Amino acid sequence: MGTQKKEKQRRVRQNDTRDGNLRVKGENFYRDAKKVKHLQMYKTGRAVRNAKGEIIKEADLQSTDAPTARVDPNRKWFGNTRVIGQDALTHFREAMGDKKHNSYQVLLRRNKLPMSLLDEKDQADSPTAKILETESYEHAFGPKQQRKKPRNVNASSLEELAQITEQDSQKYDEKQELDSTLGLMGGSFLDNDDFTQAAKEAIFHKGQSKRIWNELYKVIDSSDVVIHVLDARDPEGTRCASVEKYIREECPHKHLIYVLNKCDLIPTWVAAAWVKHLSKSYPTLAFHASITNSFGKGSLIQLLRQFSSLHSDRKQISVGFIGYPNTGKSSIINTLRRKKVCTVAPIPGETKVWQYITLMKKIFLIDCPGIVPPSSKDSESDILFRGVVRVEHVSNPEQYIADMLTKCERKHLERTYEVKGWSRFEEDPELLEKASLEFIELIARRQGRLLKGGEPDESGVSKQILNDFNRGKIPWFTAPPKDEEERTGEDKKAGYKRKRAEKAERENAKKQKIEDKINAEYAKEEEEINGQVDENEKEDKQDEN
Ligand SMILES: Nc1nc2c(ncn2[C@@H]2O[C@H](COP(=O)(O)OP(=O)(O)OP(=O)(O)O)[C@@H](O)[C@H]2O)c(=O)[nH]1
Repeated sequence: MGTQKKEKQRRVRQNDTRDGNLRVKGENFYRDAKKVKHLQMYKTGRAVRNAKGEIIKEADLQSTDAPTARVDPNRKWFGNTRVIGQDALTHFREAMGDKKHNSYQVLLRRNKLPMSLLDEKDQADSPTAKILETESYEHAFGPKQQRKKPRNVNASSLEELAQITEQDSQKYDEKQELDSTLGLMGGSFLDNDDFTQAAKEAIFHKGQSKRIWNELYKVIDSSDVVIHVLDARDPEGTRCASVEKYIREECPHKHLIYVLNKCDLIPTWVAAAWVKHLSKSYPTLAFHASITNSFGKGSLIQLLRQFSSLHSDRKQISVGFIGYPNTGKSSIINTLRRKKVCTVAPIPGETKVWQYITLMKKIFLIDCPGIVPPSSKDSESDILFRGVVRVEHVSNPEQYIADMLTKCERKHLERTYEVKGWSRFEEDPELLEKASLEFIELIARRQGRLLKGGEPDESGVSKQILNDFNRGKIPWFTAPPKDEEERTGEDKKAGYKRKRAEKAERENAKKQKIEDKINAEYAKEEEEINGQVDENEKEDKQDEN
């Protein structure tokens, strides 16, 4: 083999004039270091065997001694994922927990906050977590286990099981109601729940059709602020609890507020008590819709402006108006726009499809058809008196007059229709039926609405009475909850008492002043008289001397 010198000579001899490192024969002549290392690897990778082929020394990778290895955790592994430390998480939960459920506070940029961390699922809720409370470990998992699927156990006693079953069925009913409200069940809940429901006339299902609910979804989906319009005369009756629940659970980032419309039809203290009561759930405004003589318009516009400035990153915000038919949604929009932009009528179902109206450059309003959440608890007369049904389509309207008589006060009916003398059912409830017929007849005779043969037009008059009731001609309202009423009543009473006391005090002070004046005059006169008497006595003595 040649040496370095020989290699040089060979190059000269063969006219190989290339530059660069010369390959030196020997270890590195044919293989470079990398190649050699690679080849060495194959040698070490094999087990050493004896003549019989048994392994005497295992290969590196065949070793059964597990190497101790620990991987140091590093946040960078998570790449773009945002991570939060335990302390920061606790702080976040404490700071946000209360605010999240407060409808008077607004969380901005919710999509930038890890909101899902707030709703930590309670592990204790799962039946598996409680298994060892109800059964001993030995019986649940040990050799004496008797149950095939112990994780399904949820109750320790029969009573508890019965209670849980009841709760489950209640939850199921609620879900069914919500599903049917949302149109998911195609109204099957209504059909199979209660036979009275099934017996209800078709017109009493107004506002419950799938088409109307689809319109509602469109409005809710497109709105940033949802205004739930309530009739001030019956706010609880015209509240759609299932829709509120849907908004709270499915789209908590939307702002929900109540507007108590038609406040002109109820006394101020009732409106104040209702506003106080409803404000506990959501911000509430009292309103009277009228283009020329409205109430609450300024506050509502102010509130919408505030919502719009909260979402200053958006080009515009949309405000959806939802609620029972005939509560005045379209009227409120007309009031805000100060002109007739939506059709308004004293009949329910006037608004058929949703429509967009521009209030100002940054605020759009959306009118929605009236909706009625289906409920098995509402009777036909409940639905009728909420103004949901067109009275002209009701058959035998006289059957509802008795209910109306119990709702309204006698003096109001007497004043409205200028009639008197129907039976006093207040003292004997059995007279109610008779009283309602007498009431209809009295009005029919007074207004001359008689049929052939002088018979009163009962059906026509009853429809007119029901229409008058729904349009607010007959004074009526549902009383606010007892505590509010009492407190407002108490406030009022305390106010009256204080005023009376102040007045009495003022009068007493006045009297005292007069008395003091009189007493002072008396004292002066007495002094004068006494002075004169003394002088007379002196003169008499002088005369005697
Ligand atoms: N007294 C009084 N009547 C009102 C008020 N607001 C609305 N109304 C009347 O209520 C009736 C119904 O008003 P609409 O605005 O058509 O009601 P709506 O909620 O849009 O009704 P739908 O189209 O069925 O959804 C109309 O006759 C209005 O004049 C109010 O504040 N006071």
